[in-house]
Amino acid sequence: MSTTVISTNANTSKTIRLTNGKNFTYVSNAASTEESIPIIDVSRMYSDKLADRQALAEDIRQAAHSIGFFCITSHNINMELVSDVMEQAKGFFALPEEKKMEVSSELIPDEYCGYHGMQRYNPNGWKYRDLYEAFNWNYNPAKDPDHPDPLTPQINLWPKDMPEFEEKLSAYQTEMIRFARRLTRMFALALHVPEDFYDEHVKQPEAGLRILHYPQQEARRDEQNGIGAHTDVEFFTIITSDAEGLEVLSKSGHWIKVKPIPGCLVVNIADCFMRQTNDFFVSTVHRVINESGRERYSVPFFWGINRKTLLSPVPTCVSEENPNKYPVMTAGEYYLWRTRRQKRSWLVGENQNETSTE
Ligand SMILES: O=C(O)CCC(=O)C(=O)O
Ligand SMILES: [Fe+2]
Repeated sequence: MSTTVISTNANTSKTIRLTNGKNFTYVSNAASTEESIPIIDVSRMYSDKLADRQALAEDIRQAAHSIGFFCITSHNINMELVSDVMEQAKGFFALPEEKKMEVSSELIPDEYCGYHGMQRYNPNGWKYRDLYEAFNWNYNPAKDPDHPDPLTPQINLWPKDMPEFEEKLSAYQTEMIRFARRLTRMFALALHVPEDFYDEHVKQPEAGLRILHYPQQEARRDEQNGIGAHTDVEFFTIITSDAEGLEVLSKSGHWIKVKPIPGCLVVNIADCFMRQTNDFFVSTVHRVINESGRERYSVPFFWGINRKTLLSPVPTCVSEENPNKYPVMTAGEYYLWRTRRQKRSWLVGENQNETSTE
């Protein structure tokens, strides 16, 4: 089975092995709104006063350390671009299956770009495979808003006969790259290193996006998920969605339902950032179960550092008493290891006995 279910017991507590090599346990498969994730007004990232930016960074530090998820308000991201992407997503997913398969992600095994078919993966070993379909697209160096590089070709699969698809999806990507560069500076301050600590490493970033379509699920939540519990790979993810369904695992092992707030985006820490901060930032396990009664669409943006950069620990996160827990490798080596592992091991019937990077 793809992800190893190590144990289950009558109280529905379950331990699952993730593709990052770690195990996690939840106490119950039910989710509630008793706990919530922090809401952070990020307008201070645009302040020209360092003290304002540092104050924001402290809020981010607290959220990234305690739960690894937070909602952002006053971000200044043009939400019309998101509406355009949602419209394109609905058009794309409504295409006949054979049209979507023309850009199947199977055509490029070592990248995530392209179409991932409905009920393809089963990361948690449930009875039914995950009830979503997705389309991913990668960073395009030529279209970088700050550091365009026309000589490095994009690795992407764009569908034919959708005249505005690439343009609308790329417009949102450009907006998010600008925003993520600024937010990365806040994360640097949050780690008590200079604000420009990551600047060089995000000139050619990892900045892929994905559109996802989740039908309303009929099966029970202990038989099927929209997208099974997992952690993200890169530095941080910024999610927009049009319906509830996202659930986040708290440190106490309970599932928290994230209530969508109009105009707000959800930010979560991913595994490379967890590794680089020596676990100070938490890469939180999350999943989607669409019990909203309607179709759900979402658009996560996955942000990470240059594939050539070494994932060596942030100096403020290691000491003699707290040595680095992870072998150092380049971000690209880590991305590749995870891409191969997930695309293969999340397919039903394949196992994931591979060399660990822990
Ligand atoms: O659809 C969502 O809200 C989240 C999707 C997600 O977690 C992912 O694609 O990694
Ligand atoms: Fe995710």
